[in-house]
Amino acid sequence: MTAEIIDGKVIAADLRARVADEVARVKREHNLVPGLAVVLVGNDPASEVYVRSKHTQTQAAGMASFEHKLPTDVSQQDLLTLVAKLNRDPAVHGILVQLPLPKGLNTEAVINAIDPAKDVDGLHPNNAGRLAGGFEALSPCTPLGCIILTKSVHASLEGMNAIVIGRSNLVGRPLVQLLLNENATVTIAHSRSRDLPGLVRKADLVYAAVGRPEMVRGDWLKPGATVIDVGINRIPKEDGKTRLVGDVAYQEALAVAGAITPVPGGVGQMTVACLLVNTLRAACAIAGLPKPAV
Ligand SMILES: NC(=O)C1=CN([C@@H]2O[C@H](COP(=O)(O)OP(=O)(O)OC[C@H]3O[C@@H](n4cnc5c(N)ncnc54)[C@H](OP(=O)(O)O)[C@@H]3O)[C@@H](O)[C@H]2O)C=CC1
Ligand SMILES: Nc1nc(=O)c2c([nH]1)NC[C@@H]1CN(c3ccc(C(=O)N[C@@H](CCC(=O)O)C(=O)O)cc3)C=[N+]21
Ligand SMILES: [Mg+2]
Repeated sequence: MTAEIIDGKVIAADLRARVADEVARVKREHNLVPGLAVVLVGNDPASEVYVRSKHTQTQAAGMASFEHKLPTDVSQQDLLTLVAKLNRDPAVHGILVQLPLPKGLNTEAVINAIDPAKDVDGLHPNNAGRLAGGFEALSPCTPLGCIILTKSVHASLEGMNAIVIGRSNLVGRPLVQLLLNENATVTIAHSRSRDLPGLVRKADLVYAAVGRPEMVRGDWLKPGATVIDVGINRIPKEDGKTRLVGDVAYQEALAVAGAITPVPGGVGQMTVACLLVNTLRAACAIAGLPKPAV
């Protein structure tokens, strides 16, 4: 048996098309053009992959895209000043500061400085706390994308056993909250967990968000499990170039899983599409308009 491949490209393209329709509508009916500002400090390789697709796709959806590239040695004060300026800018409805920030910068202070209404990454404590409390919130894009991909396989996640490997503020923790909202039973694993293969074997839904290339092996999986691979790892090839692999040993998992996301072409695609969704939602909320249809 070979697993169904969950096509993030197709699912993300469908979502982006629905966002573009709504963007066209709010422009026509309310003269509102949602705008996204991305702040990239220094050059983190994972972040650069992200930035590439974001700019193009934001514009393709009819939104405004603003990019701010700052040098690695930018001061905390200059970064905070930029965030304050974006908070005040009426053309900007979403602010995303690429993480991780270079050493020496205080990530928590930068995130706290973002206007929660423009926090399309869902990282501000107002949004993270609201999500954890089960209230409506701007939620992180990658976890939102993981849920949509899972629901392309299972209409309902109610009562399913899910394992989330990784507990970062950006991926693992908010994903746990979204899965709870779907009435899944959730195990949270991390670097101190014991017998990870044994924990994974019990799961109907496996989310790998670790940052370790091909760590999750095929023989860890319960046959038929749905595997959502969040990892984006750049590893060297024989020819000196690099390629992207996930946190799951894809070829091994294909033979055991019921469904699996590829890397690239899986979760990463959805992250960008969900960022557009969050920017549209933030723009409508800031403008006092009803919630958009996506
Ligand atoms: N596809 C996409 O759109 C996105 C992909 N990513 C990718 O997802 C991956 C995770 O990202 P992120 O959450 O930001 O990473 P972090 O480094 O912030 O978190 C990694 C998590 O994995 C846990 N971990 C580390 N080693 C092990 C281990 N051996 N066994 C079990 N758990 C372990 C850590 O545990 P502990 O807490 O104990 O340290 C931590 O909770 C990366 O590859 C990143 O590039 C990230 C964002 C978006
Ligand atoms: N504040 C913040 N929020 C983030 O969401 C965030 C971040 N910082 N820092 C970096 C990570 C990484 N990340 C990715 C998103 C999309 C792709 C993506 O589009 N991947 C495509 C293309 C890969 C390719 O270039 O081949 C794919 O997987 O198919 C990758 C990586 C978001 N991150
Ligand atoms: Mg991907």
